[in-house]
Amino acid sequence: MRTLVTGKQMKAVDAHAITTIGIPSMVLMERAAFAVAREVKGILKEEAGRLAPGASVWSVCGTGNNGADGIAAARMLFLEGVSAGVVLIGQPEKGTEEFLQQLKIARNLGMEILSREQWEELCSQGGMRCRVLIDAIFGVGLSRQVQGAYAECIRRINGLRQEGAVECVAAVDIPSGVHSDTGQVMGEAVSADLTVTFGWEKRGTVLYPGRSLAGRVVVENIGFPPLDSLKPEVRDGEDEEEIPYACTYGPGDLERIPERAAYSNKGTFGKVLIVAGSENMCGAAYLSALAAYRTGAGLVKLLTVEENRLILQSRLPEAILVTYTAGQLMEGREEFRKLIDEQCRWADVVVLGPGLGCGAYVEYLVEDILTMACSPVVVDADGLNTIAAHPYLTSYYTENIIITPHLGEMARLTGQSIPQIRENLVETAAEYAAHYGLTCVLKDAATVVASREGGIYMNTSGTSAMAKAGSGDVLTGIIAGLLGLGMDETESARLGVYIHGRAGELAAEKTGCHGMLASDLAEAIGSAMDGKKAGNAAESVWQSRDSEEKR
Ligand SMILES: NC(=O)C1=CN([C@@H]2O[C@H](COP(=O)(O)OP(=O)(O)OC[C@H]3O[C@@H](n4cnc5c(N)ncnc54)[C@H](OP(=O)(O)O)[C@@H]3O)[C@@H](O)[C@H]2O)[C@@H](O)CC1
Ligand SMILES: Nc1ncnc2c1ncn2[C@@H]1O[C@H](COP(=O)(O)OP(=O)(O)O)[C@@H](O)[C@H]1O
Ligand SMILES: [K+]
Repeated sequence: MRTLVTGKQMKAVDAHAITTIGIPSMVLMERAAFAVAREVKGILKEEAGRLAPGASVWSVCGTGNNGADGIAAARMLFLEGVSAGVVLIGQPEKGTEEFLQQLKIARNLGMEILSREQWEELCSQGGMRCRVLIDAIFGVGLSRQVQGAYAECIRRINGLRQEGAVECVAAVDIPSGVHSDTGQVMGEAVSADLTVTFGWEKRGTVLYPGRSLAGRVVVENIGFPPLDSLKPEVRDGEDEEEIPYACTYGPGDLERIPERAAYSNKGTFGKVLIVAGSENMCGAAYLSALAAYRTGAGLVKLLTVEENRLILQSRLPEAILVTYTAGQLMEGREEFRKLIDEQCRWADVVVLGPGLGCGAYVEYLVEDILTMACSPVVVDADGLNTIAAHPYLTSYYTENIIITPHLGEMARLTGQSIPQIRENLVETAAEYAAHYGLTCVLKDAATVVASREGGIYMNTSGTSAMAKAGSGDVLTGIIAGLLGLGMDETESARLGVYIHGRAGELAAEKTGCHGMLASDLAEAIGSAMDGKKAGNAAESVWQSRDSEEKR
């Protein structure tokens, strides 16, 4: 498990380390700059292990402590014989104490220091070429939209990278212009190949679009005290509500999956009831059921419409089938309620919604399941659409409900627009979970899981190969499978999302990024749950971060 912080939390840790613990600010900064210089040197090194001749580095620096880091990193490279210079953006005389100190050192060493105007002139003459450009304009202190000269400078950096005049952009702490909490672009943002971040990963490089702009992320421990040594009021300010630290999982977290006991039978691993499918949609029911079995459930029963009987029986003979007709549900409601009650009593876990459609009878079905289920219920897709269309159904929410909306479904549930939700993924999920006291899995390219007690998980596994119909049905089945293995709602949701992404990565290795089907994803669940299987290249990056976390 790795911890993720907001900009404010990071600043609180900075302040605590400096003022309460007494670690000098310049000492922390020296370690931060050293890590940046080390990574840059790694890029500059020839295969033979020596620095490339004429290797040139420009560090583009703002006037805060991010800029100070940038100057210090350039100085370290300069002292190792690299042709490294500094570009200053903003008014140096207004810089922080540390910035002014770092600038003085660089000047005393005779380093080349350009103003923004001089740099612009160099660029317009085509004289601006370098192996590595260090982006140190803004870090976690970015406080507003980027405009004017700063925005121009960021556009210039991105232009140089695009045209190949700069081979690699290395961002200090976070790409300048990316919001450290939401990952949103604040007007303009640097597109980096590498980000060296300090202490803990920032939420903004896990959420999109910040995640795409950060490139490879290296987390460096520069000597901060552990987060749990901070009193809550130190973390977030005495007068404000405490924001929890978010977390993400890596391969080491697969150890959370319970062992499959030798002395067991199919009843030991959970009876999953999947209430899914309608006349023209049986695929969703199939994928959820297959995924639940592949995750380890002992018994999966499908409650679906009679029309799906034949196809589901032939596609997944391992599943038990109970069927109904729409007419039976509408006309013989009392009789039907008895059937539902019986099925709910049987189940250890219920899945409600995949492919249910929006027929008039679905409202009754959702109401009956929500009122009668006495075990955890995973509500997805048309289950959620029905709740959105009939808000009284939210009164049946209980603490063992997990909802798994994508942004469109969340928009219907909350009445907010999709762009609003996209910009505030964490807050939207957290507020809904806290308001209704349930677990909310808000699905996106970087899915957020908000627990009823306030915990936040942000997912870092997965691939765009999963952006295809049916992927969500597989996730529903995985979460249900984990619940069946006995994990609680929060853990099943978090680990389910992580395993789902990992299965996507493994399946895409075989099928290629475009060709993967949701059924390939479901077939890869077993391997994804095996910690010994390697993930894709992206995951190896996360693994290296994992070892940072275990320091
Ligand atoms: N010892 C330490 O503290 C350590 C700190 N560390 C490093 O410090 C970084 C945080 O430093 P920081 O707090 O000085 O903020 P930073 O990110 O440099 O930005 C602030 C500057 O930007 C300006 N500004 C903001 N938004 C703007 C906008 N839209 N448009 C224009 N200007 C804008 C703002 O101006 P102002 O708002 O004051 O007008 C101010 O000048 C952190 O990310 C890490 O790299 C590490 O070395 C570890 C030790
Ligand atoms: N670009 C992406 N990267 C990682 N995961 C993705 C991406 N696009 C979609 N996913 C995942 O795929 C699933 C899609 O779910 P959903 O939209 O409900 O699809 P469906 O309803 O067709 O099954 C979600 O779990 C989501 O997180
Ligand atoms: K930066």
